[in-house]
Amino acid sequence: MGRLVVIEGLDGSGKRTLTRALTEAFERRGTKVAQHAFPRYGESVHADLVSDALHGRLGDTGDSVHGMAVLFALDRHGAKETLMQDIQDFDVVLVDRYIASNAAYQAARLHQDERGEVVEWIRALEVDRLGLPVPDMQLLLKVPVDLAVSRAETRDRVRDTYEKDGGLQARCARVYDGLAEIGWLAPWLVLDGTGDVDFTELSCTLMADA
Ligand SMILES: Nc1ncnc2c1ncn2[C@@H]1O[C@H](COP(=O)(O)OP(=O)(O)OP(=O)(O)O)[C@@H](O)[C@H]1O
Ligand SMILES: Cc1cn([C@H]2C[C@H](O)[C@@H](COP(=O)(O)O)O2)c(=O)[nH]c1=O
Repeated sequence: MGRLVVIEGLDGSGKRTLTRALTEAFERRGTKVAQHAFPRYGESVHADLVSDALHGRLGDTGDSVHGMAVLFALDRHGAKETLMQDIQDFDVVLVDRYIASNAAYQAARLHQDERGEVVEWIRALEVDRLGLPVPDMQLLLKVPVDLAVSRAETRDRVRDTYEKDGGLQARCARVYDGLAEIGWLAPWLVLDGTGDVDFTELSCTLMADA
């Protein structure tokens, strides 16, 4: 049985970069890794609807916090069987954004914190109702909001409504800190994303009690 390891953080915090580097570190030590990333743009109709909503192309859908949460959750639900199979077949399943992204962003949109109503509502929806697997570990890639925003700006892609909203990103950072502090859903490991992460050491830590 493999470990489900989730990478969380703000837009532009460096999750994709970390996922790649960590995969290489695992593979160097002979650990079999499967990678996933949510939303699954171009692969799932729910993710493509998310993209439309985040770029103002779906009427007032983007205004609905709970409606958006359901679209994100249904995208994950569409990947459930593959995720479960990969957990059987690989040593580690690395996921760039998972259920905690939904909790952090929707709580931030509603100005709630890590103990807010929507956080529990998302857990009940995704875990209890949709039956998504619970992570073994959640990594929070922590960087100052300004740095994440400036990294997101350097990329060659149009920023969505969440990425353009600095206030939302700042609130989201606080919710992430709170989720990590209370160990929401699964244990969390907070990584300093401003400096050099020692990927070899991290890959060992994540497999320590396997
Ligand atoms: N440790 C780092 N030092 C300097 N630049 C970095 C670092 N990590 C990532 N970057 C750069 O910051 C930008 C955003 O990184 P990346 O795409 O990995 O972020 P992300 O968290 O996956 O973003 P999003 O969630 O918005 O897709 C990229 O241009 C990347 O090259
Ligand atoms: C998976 C997921 C994501 N979000 C938020 C986080 C981002 O601001 C956007 C889109 O994600 P991307 O990594 O920038 O492509 O959506 C969310 O609110 N809920 C989720 O489940």
